[in-house]
Amino acid sequence: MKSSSTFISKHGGELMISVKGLTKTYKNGKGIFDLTFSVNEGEVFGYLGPNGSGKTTTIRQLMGFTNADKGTCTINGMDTRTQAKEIQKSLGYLPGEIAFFDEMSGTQFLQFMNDMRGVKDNTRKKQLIERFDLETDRKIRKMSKGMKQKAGLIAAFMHDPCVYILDEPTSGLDPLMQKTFIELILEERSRGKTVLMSSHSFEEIERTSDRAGVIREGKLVAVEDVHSLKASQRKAFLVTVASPADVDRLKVSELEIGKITGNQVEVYISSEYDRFIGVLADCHVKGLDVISQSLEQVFMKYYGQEVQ
Ligand SMILES: Nc1ncnc2c1ncn2[C@@H]1O[C@H](COP(=O)(O)OP(=O)(O)OP(=O)(O)O)[C@@H](O)[C@H]1O
Repeated sequence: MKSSSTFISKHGGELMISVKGLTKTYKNGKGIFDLTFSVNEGEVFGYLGPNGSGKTTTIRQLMGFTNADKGTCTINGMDTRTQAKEIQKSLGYLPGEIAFFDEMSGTQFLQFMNDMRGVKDNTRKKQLIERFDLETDRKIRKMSKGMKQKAGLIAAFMHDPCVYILDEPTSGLDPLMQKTFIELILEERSRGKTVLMSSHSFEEIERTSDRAGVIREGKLVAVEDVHSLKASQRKAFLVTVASPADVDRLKVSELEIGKITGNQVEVYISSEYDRFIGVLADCHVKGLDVISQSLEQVFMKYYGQEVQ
């Protein structure tokens, strides 16, 4: 079995993935523009962005599938375009859309992948099949989206690579399997593996990643430490009060007030919890709910820009 030890960093545990000035423009003018970021060895890097922002395009460049107009990508110091074969030996890749070998069963597909990679030891494959509870007898064609995703994840992880590039890994997985995936990433992180994964889920990135890059309309708008990103997140509350007088108390409280519908008031809090609780104590509060915010909403506040 080819283990991660065959792929020792040439950078003394530093830079594992490097993207410099990467530009790929499609004929329609969409694409990715002048992207520069890097992922250190042993780091989990979350790649976030709304639909169509350029995440898959970046990942496809990292996999060496197409030529860039400008810029370079390297993994462990090797050029992803010219040395793709060498890189792929120690890379676990999960594509965004899994289109594979419909007529094969799960067992045949996974064996085929191991054979292609020259992996003889099936121990890790078996462990992953059990962990992700995959019905391997079923033909790929007859698998649900979630089952195909699990097969794709097992294929990406089973040769114990030292770098993972995962395009929306939890897409289609049920909550239990999402949890299994997150646990696996945390284990791999503790084993010093490097991960770049794209996601729409702030929570998933928050739980797994050290840093996150945010892409919008093909441009990298930030690369942040995940904990700072989290700290910048406002909490939205829906307060239901007893009377219009209570609504007025909230309105004059100097708290950030959103939509008001009858006796229901949206309040946005960054750090002013004491003031919020003080104002609530003066009101007759009939309900208090946290309004969950989408990733896009978090971005909107964080960057002070409208997300389209
Ligand atoms: N082959 C292509 N030809 C033309 N335009 C393309 C092509 N592939 C992607 N695009 C466009 O480039 C932009 C970036 O697409 P990409 O698939 O990289 O986004 P994404 O961030 O992965 O989106 P999602 O979250 O929806 O998967 C989009 O506007 C998309 O429509």
